[in-house]
Order: sequence, then C-alpha cells, then structure tokens
Amino acid sequence: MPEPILQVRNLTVHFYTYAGIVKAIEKVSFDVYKGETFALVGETGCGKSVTSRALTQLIESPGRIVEGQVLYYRDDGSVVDLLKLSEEEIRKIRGNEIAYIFQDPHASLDPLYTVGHQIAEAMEVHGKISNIKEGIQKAIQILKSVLIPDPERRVKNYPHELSGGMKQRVVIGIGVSNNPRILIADEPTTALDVTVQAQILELLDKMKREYNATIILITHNLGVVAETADRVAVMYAGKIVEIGSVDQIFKNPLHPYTQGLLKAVPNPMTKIEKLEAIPGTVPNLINPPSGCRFHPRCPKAMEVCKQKVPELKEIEPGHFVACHLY
Ligand SMILES: Nc1ncnc2c1ncn2[C@@H]1O[C@H](COP(=O)(O)OP(=O)(O)OP(=O)(O)O)[C@@H](O)[C@H]1O
Ligand code: NI
Repeated sequence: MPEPILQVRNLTVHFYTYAGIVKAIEKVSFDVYKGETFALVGETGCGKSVTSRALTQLIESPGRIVEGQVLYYRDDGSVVDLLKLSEEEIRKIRGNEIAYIFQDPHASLDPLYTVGHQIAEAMEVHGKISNIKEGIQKAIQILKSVLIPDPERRVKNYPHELSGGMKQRVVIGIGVSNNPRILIADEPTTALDVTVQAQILELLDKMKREYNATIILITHNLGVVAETADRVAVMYAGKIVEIGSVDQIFKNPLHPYTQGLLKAVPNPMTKIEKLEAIPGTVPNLINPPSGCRFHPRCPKAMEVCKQKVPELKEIEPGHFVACHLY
C-alpha cells in the first residue's frame, strides 16, 4: 500500500473582489503518496496554483481559505492539519519540509544579492547553518548538485549574470537547499526553451532521487506529465474532475473533459498528432455553472449534469472521476 504524505480534503479558496466572490477552488480533495511525482493539470485559470499555494496557507488577501483540511504526515509518524497551524508554525515548515519552485526565476531571485548569498539565506532562515560564510560553502555544493558548471565562480554571480536556464537551476537549488520532503514545482519550465526544459525536468527527477523527495508538479503540458509523473489530477474550473495513474489517465480517460484535453494536444502516449481544441470557453468563477461546471461545454451532458454536482467516485482501483456518466 502506498503511504500518504498529504491528504487534501474539501480545500476551498475564495477571492473577495469588487466584481464579486471568485470561487477559485471548490472542495478539492486528493492524496499525495510518499516518493511519487504527482501532477496537477488543467487549462489556465483552473486553480492549479491556488491549490498548491493553499497547501501551506500561502493565500494572500483578497483570497481566503474558507474550508478544508491538509493532513501532512510527518517523518515521526504524526499527522498535522497544515491549515490549523499558526503563521509562525507554518513558516517553519514552508521552505523547509515543504518547498516551492515557482515559474518565474526573475520573481524568485533578488537582483541585489549573489546567488550564493540567496541559497545561504534560505538555509539560514531555517537554522540549517550558523553563518552566511558556512552557507556559501554549502551553496557551492548545491550549485554543483543542480549541475551548474564552475560553481566556485558562479556562487558569486548576480542573477543577471546567468542565463534563464541557469537561473531556474538556482531557483531549484534554493528549493532543495533545506532537503525538503515535498517539493512543489509550479510550471518550473514554462519560461524556458524546449531543450532547457528537458534538462530542468531531468534535474528535478535527479533531485527527487537524491533527496528522496515527493514532487507535486503543476503544469499544463501533458507531454511533461506523461514523461515525469506517476499520478495525475485533472482540474477544471476549480474542481478536480479525474485522478489516476499516468497510464489510467492517458490510456483510459473517463471524464469528457480529460478526453477533450487529450484530443486537444498531440497525445504523447498514443501518438495522436491531430490537434483539436475543446469548444467553448472556461467559465467565469464568480458565477460558475450549476451542477457539473463542465456541463455547458460537455458533448455528453445530460439533464442531471445541470442540477447535481458530481462527486469523485473510484471506478477502478486508484482511478477516480467526478462525472454523472459513471
Ligand atoms: N488575487 C486574486 N484575485 C482574484 N482572483 C484570483 C486571484 N488569484 C487567483 N485568482 C483566480 O483564481 C482562479 C485560479 O487561478 P490559478 O492561478 O490557480 O490558476 P492556474 O490553474 O494556476 O492557471 P495558470 O495555468 O494560468 O497558472 C482564477 O480564476 C483566477 O482568476
Ligand atoms: Ni498557475
């Protein structure tokens, strides 16, 4: 039996804007197992980043976590609900046991400090080193492990002296500097060109093996999912519509939305090359559609889909779908 490291239950985040309440994510539930790469996929605006940030209470005003539990299984076997922790308690875990790698290295790195200083600082915040000097020595080791050539020299570089790919490696270095148990990578390769993307994904995999971490990978790139993930959750308009192993999702997609997504891209598993966009547009989350949020775009919609929110049901072992067809 796979051991859970996270159990997310009914996670709901709303943004209180002048235009109205944006129901960004609604009763999102999933498990993440120890040592796996768990991918969160879906179109832009479906709630992937909000979900991943909410896991450690990283939601800023006007957003609020209005409901849910994030059960975190610690190394010592104890379980804690991350949403119940105080700001001080969660800050000890965030960036330490649970670390983030964000999409944009420009936003993640401070232009005023050397990369060595920034890696050292990330460790110092969590008491992993006693001074910045010791940190710089460790930073050189980290730069080496993220495959940056000539780390003794690079450690003294400022971000602008590095290429986009190198900067993203530094961001990954900061992410793994405290040896996190969970690494949350939000579109870690989107800003990079294709060859560098492949190198960064390979690097993430290496980090996972070396540091024995669990990875939550957020992406809208299904090719990346097929290549790097063990399991996948598909999101649509703030809800999870399907969860399964990579094989289950790619070879036997159950939800009409997942089926549409796979048709919309060259399917990396079945080598379908025909591109087909899903008709219609992503709904407004201030007034989301009633019942199943996908029903206005669904080719298989039935009367019940307009009225009743479908629950996630296990159709075959480990394969869950929220759809009235099943
Ligand atoms: N600060 C905010 N104020 C209002 N609405 C917000 C805010 N942040 C996020 N949202 C809304 O929450 C929803 C989910 O956004 P989120 O960033 O999680 O999407 P995503 O799936 O990560 O998209 P992308 O692939 O573009 O990164 C969107 O509808 C977005 O408009
Ligand atoms: Ni996002």
